[in-house]
Amino acid sequence: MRKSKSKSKQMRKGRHEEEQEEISKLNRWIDSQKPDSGTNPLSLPPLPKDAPIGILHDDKFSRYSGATMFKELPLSKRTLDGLKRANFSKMTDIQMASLPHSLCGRDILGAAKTGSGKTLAFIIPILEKLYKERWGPEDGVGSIIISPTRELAGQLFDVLKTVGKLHNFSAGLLIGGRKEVEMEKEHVNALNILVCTPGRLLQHMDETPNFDCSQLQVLVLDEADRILDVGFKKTLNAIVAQLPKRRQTLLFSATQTKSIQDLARLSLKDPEYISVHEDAETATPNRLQQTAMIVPLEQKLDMLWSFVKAHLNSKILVFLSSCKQVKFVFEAFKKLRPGVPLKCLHGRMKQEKRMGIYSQFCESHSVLFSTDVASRGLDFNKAVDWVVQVDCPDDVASYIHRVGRTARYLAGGRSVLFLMPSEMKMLEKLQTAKIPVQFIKANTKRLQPVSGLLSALLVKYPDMQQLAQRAFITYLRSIHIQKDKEVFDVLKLSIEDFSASLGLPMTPKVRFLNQKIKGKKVFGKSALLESEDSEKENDAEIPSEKLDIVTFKEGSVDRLKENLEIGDSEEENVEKGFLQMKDALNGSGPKTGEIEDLVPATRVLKKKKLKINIHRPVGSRVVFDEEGNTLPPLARVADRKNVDDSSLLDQDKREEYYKKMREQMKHVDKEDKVLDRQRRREKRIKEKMKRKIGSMGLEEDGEGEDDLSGSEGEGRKYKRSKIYFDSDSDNADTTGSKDTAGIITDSISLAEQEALALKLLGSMHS
Ligand SMILES: Nc1ncnc2c1ncn2[C@@H]1O[C@H](COP(=O)(O)OP(=O)(O)OP(=O)(O)O)[C@@H](O)[C@H]1O
Repeated sequence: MRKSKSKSKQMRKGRHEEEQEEISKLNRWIDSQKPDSGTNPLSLPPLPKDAPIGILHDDKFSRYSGATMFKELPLSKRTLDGLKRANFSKMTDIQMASLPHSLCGRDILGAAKTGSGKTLAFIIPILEKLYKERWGPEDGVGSIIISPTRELAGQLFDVLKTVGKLHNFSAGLLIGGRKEVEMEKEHVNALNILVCTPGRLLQHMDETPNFDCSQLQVLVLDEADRILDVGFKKTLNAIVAQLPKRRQTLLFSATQTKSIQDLARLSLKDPEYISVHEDAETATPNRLQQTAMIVPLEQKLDMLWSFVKAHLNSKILVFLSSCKQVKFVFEAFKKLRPGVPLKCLHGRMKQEKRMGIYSQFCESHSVLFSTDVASRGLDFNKAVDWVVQVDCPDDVASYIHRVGRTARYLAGGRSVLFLMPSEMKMLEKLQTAKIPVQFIKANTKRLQPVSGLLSALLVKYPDMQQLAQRAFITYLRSIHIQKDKEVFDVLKLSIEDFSASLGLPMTPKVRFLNQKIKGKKVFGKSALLESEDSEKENDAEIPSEKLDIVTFKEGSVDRLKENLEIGDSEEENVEKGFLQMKDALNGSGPKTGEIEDLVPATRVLKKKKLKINIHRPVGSRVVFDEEGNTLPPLARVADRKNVDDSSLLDQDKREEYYKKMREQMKHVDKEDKVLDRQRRREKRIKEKMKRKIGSMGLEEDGEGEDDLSGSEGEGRKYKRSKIYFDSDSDNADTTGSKDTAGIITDSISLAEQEALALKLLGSMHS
């Protein structure tokens, strides 16, 4: 027993010495062959094919700048074996260009096309740095990787686990909200590498006792431009303020920030600017075939439906502008059964479901409807065949990231962008940004219209009406708040047709547009309904999350903790920041000076929900069901026993039916108005009456309680009158004598009041 103990102690000692020797060799290799600062390793000739690698002679080492294979780099055996196991042997351009610099500890500002392997370009330097520093559990947080979205953080964590499998570090995926964060707090101090979203990281910095990043060695911002932009500004500033200045910082993105201010915020030290595709002919992957076509707003769903039907064997990622759009299109298409599995992904889904959808979409061929939550960084395992942008991206960068979900690494891919006639300026912008988009004419002959089917669906499934209405409103809002007015102009949209294309029988009223177009008849004849969607995209429920912590042990991955439920709603808050920012820039929201305050940061600000009954069009009666819920007009119709659904599928009958319904609504509306007018008139009369009574010195009950205590106002001729009722008989005691409480009352009788009122009424009408 004692023998085996001392044997294993000896083995450990031997291993320790071997590692120490390896580290010393790596350090000497790195130092002796350091590329000059500002040089581009890609411009150097590759090493000759069978040239010796590593130590040559007399402590001379092989050149690693200009290396094309991972094994030619000064990397530890553990990292090299991890790469080999994952089948990574040849480097991509961004890896060749950045690793020689990052391995010698320099700060990096790296840009390369989507799908070009930026992840390994920052994971490898982290592993190497901590290994060479002999980082252990007691050393705490050595590296932090920040990602803008949870899915991307999860993906980066997976790559870290794979490549770092043979190292001894512990790592944690920290994403999500407050739920069960306590469990996370118990483990977070023992982690060496954190992969996190900004909000969650800051939450730990604020709340976790003894959370310490003072020894941080490497900070990585993936999708750096996104993390540095206004949506994360406060959060990131608060994070950076708690990090040591002496550290290595690596920033990567396909659309890199060039803002000096941004870089100053991160206190980069003489960073290496590595933009491997800057001189490339195109800003997007070469194997990506990109097309754009004109699709009027009201034809978008017809076109999307036709597209899906024509590509039933493809894996398709569809981008829409809001969660509501995604929900509606997904639900509607699902009910119409196109013949291919459909999925949806957006920031308001529960995190577990989100992760599930993400993994399912990795595995199978299907159509995924998504917001921009899936636009950055995600590398779906089985390649995406098509990226379809139904709604125009916010800007060129957003376009690049969206289409970048296909044609990754060596794979090919295709994309199509639907542009409305008013958005043609976007095409120009893309072309100026070296994005080779081919403009094609839509083949309308093969268009399969779905709006008729959608109308029928809305009748058959009452819940769909709300979805459609919300999709309608949020889409218009998304256009309204866009910053780039050259591309996005809500006033150019024919919203009545849009509404009809969603299957809505009437065009909902949009208050923010109403204000905008005062006096300008842009939307045709329809009186718009008062149903502005109060439930914004970002009012997310707090989704639950999983905490993944992993310890890298020699030859094994030991999960410390799995499936702990925690939660966050960070992306929604970031989106919220963007929305508010856009509002501010448009002058429709807070002013520039207030922008700072709008940016969500440490705290998740719960948005106040407006209580607007979106089911209730103006002039219609609100009808309640048995549980007290209001029923939208179509739901009431659908509930009626005598409505034959099948008859509604017939186009003519349906139209006739809608016509009848509209007339009915108009009629009810008229009645409502008459009633309302009557009520107002009565109110006016009553008020006049009160005034007359007042001017005669008689006051109504309930006013000026103090008068009874004797504090009479100056010039007041009469004491306040009060009418007392006998609780038994309900008769007014109008005797003017002492009541039971001994108060003298100067009262007039009801009969007198009525007579007076009649007199006044008579005088008003004469
Ligand atoms: N050296 C390599 N050899 C083979 N495959 C690689 C190599 N490096 C990366 N890959 C693969 O290329 C794909 C894209 O890599 P990665 O996700 O790192 O791209 P990215 O540049 O970060 O993209 P994005 O800008 O969209 O975030 C991944 O599937 C990854 O496994």
